[in-house]
Amino acid sequence: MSTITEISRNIHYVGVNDRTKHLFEGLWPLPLGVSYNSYLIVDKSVVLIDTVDHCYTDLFFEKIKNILGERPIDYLVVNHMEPDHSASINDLCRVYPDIKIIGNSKTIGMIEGFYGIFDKFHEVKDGDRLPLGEKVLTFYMTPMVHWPETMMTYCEDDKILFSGDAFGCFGTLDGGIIDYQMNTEKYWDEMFRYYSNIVGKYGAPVQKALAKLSGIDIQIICSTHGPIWKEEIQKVISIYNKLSLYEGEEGVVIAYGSMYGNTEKMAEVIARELAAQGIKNIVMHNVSKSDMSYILRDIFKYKGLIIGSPTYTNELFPNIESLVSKLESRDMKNRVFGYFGSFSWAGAAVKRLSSFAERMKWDVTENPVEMKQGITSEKIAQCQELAKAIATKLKQ
Ligand SMILES: Cc1cc2nc3c(=O)[nH]c(=O)nc-3n(C[C@H](O)[C@H](O)[C@H](O)COP(=O)(O)O)c2cc1C
Repeated sequence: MSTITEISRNIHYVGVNDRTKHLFEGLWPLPLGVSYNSYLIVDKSVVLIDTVDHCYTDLFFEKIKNILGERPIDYLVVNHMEPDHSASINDLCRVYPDIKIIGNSKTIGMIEGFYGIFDKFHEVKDGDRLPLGEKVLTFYMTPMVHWPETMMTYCEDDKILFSGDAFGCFGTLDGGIIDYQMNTEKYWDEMFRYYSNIVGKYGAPVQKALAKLSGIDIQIICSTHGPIWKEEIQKVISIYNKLSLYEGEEGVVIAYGSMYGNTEKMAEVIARELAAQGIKNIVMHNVSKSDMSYILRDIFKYKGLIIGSPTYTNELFPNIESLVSKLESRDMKNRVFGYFGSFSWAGAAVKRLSSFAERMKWDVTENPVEMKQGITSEKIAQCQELAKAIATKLKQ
């Protein structure tokens, strides 16, 4: 039996690394790749927790067989049905025809719909327990973190929470699997990005899940993406808590669109003045160059947000339009907000940003700047006033 994969007594890591895919969910860049984590518990009963992306099914089975040999798997726990974790279910049922699939009623409906499997189910409800021999699993329903069927599985004996996508991040596991085996530095920004891109809309369900888990003694978190958390558990839970409360650190994101540089000049003046006011974390994103994934990450990270847009066919600049719709769909909360824009003959961008600000119910500065054509000393002064107002609000 392999010990190199063992993360706790008789619990093995059987996940895989994806260094091939460019975009997660067809949308979010993967410069550091991503891991699909799966875990095998070998007790009197053998249990597999989640599967992996279909591109890696062969490698996945190889890893399982290295540990089990010809011994069959008795149960598959499906904590989350997103295909990067569930896509190997059909193959698993072919190789292990007597396997029972553990999920809640919503999971079961989805497995029927996605994979045409209509039997083999062992349905669980919140708090249900499954004895495996020595170890016992308990199932916690955590709906909408970030699909309706999402649940988590707790192994009391090892104090391990198998958390599904929660507490996950982008980035492959390059040698180390558990946090103390690696330098975790590269994963923190990827955790912000993962949360803001994928889970961001579901702050309230994440808070509910955190409250439900708060009474449980968790020593190890095994998520479906990224490192296994042991030493850094408190930091990881605190990041998820802050992000789901939409709490931002002191700092400002300036996200602007600019075709010919006029709106960008306004952004530069604002950034310079923010720095003069003592704001040290200033992140500027030209929305035509920065990928939306990183802009969202930084907006979730910092409390201050300033958006600038030229008027474009009587609308917002298209990439700014896309950004504001993503913020609305994530129901982004608690931001200190300022905005500015430009036009040449009939301005629309500032009006659109003004109604966006109203809809978001943020703390908005009352001095947006609207510029016709080129920058003037009057507009420079107004941009500086906007920056001062943001800095003042951030320091309150
Ligand atoms: C395709 C296109 C559409 C535009 N539509 C409008 C418009 O509807 N109303 C307007 O006043 N200006 C419009 N403009 C002018 C720009 O808003 C204006 O020149 C602005 O200063 C551009 O900012 P920039 O230099 O940061 O790109 C348009 C410009 C372009 C290139």
